[in-house]
Amino acid sequence: MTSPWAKAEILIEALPWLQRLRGAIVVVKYGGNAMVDDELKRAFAQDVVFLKLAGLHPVVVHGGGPQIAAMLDKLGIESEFRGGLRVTTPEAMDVVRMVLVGQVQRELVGLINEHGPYAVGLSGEDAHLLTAVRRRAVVDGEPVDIGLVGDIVEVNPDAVLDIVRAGRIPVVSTVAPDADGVVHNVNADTAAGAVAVGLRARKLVVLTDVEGLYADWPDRSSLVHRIRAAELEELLPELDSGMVPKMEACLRAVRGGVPEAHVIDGRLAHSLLLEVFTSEGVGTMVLGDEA
Ligand SMILES: Nc1ncnc2c1ncn2[C@@H]1O[C@H](COP(=O)(O)OP(=O)(O)O)[C@@H](O)[C@H]1O
Ligand SMILES: CC(=O)N[C@@H](CCC(=O)OP(=O)(O)O)C(=O)O
Repeated sequence: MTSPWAKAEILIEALPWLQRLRGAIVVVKYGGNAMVDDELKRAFAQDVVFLKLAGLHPVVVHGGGPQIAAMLDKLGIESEFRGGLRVTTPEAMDVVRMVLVGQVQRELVGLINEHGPYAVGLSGEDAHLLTAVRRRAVVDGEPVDIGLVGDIVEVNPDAVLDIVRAGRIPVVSTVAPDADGVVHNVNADTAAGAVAVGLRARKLVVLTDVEGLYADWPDRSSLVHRIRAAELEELLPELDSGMVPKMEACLRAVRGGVPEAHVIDGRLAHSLLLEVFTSEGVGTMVLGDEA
């Protein structure tokens, strides 16, 4: 058993990080594949509340790919991925919105609020938070129409900042209207990168179901601990689809002024706390070129 003195050492290790990150906005992307079981989801909610009470300002951007797939399957609606993005018909879009905003977001809000009146859910549709533009997937070098899939062209951070200033924790679902008000399905990594830039976040932390970025996937000895934007840009064309939106989001964040972006293993309880409050860090850290 850990002695009380060893516990004190663990707390003291957090001291410089508490000092440095006090008041900082940290955008945390919680991927659907990291929401494996109730215990992990509870640990995630505890971590987010811990960050808030430690004086940081966490902003959660959530995914829900597997949850959307399960609902589409239940309803007998076919869905396929092209270039890492879900082909989204108007019928599928209704399901994406229902699952992300009405199911996954509500569950996360509920879990966080078990600790107090902290979480407030919102989607890209609320108070002009996100504006999307229709995007195409690139398959074998050719642009392909994949329906109502968007990329973020504008972030209006006011609503999120109002919630943060009120001492609460925004939980953002990544559906977003275009300039004509047509709602689009936005990959949650892509949205998290854009939100981190729009909020001038101090950090973007992406929780997923692997330890981090592997330079030579799936060789487990090739885990990348630290990488600069320029090196990542070179590696990007060689990556497999799951990692592509994540690493593009990290790149967008650091190139957009976010000092650091991390990809960490959301299957390990409290990996978020370890990333933020320990000196070793966990997973992969992406830094800007001049850092
Ligand atoms: N180079 C790589 N390093 C790590 N994971 C990779 C790599 N290339 C592809 N992957 C895959 O990407 C997956 C994570 O992406 P994804 O399944 O979309 O997760 P999430 O739901 O968290 O967004 C990993 O489980 C892994 O199978
Ligand atoms: C366009 C597109 O692919 N959108 C994603 C949105 C959810 C998401 O990104 O969830 P994860 O983070 O769990 O993968 C989808 O429909 O699955």
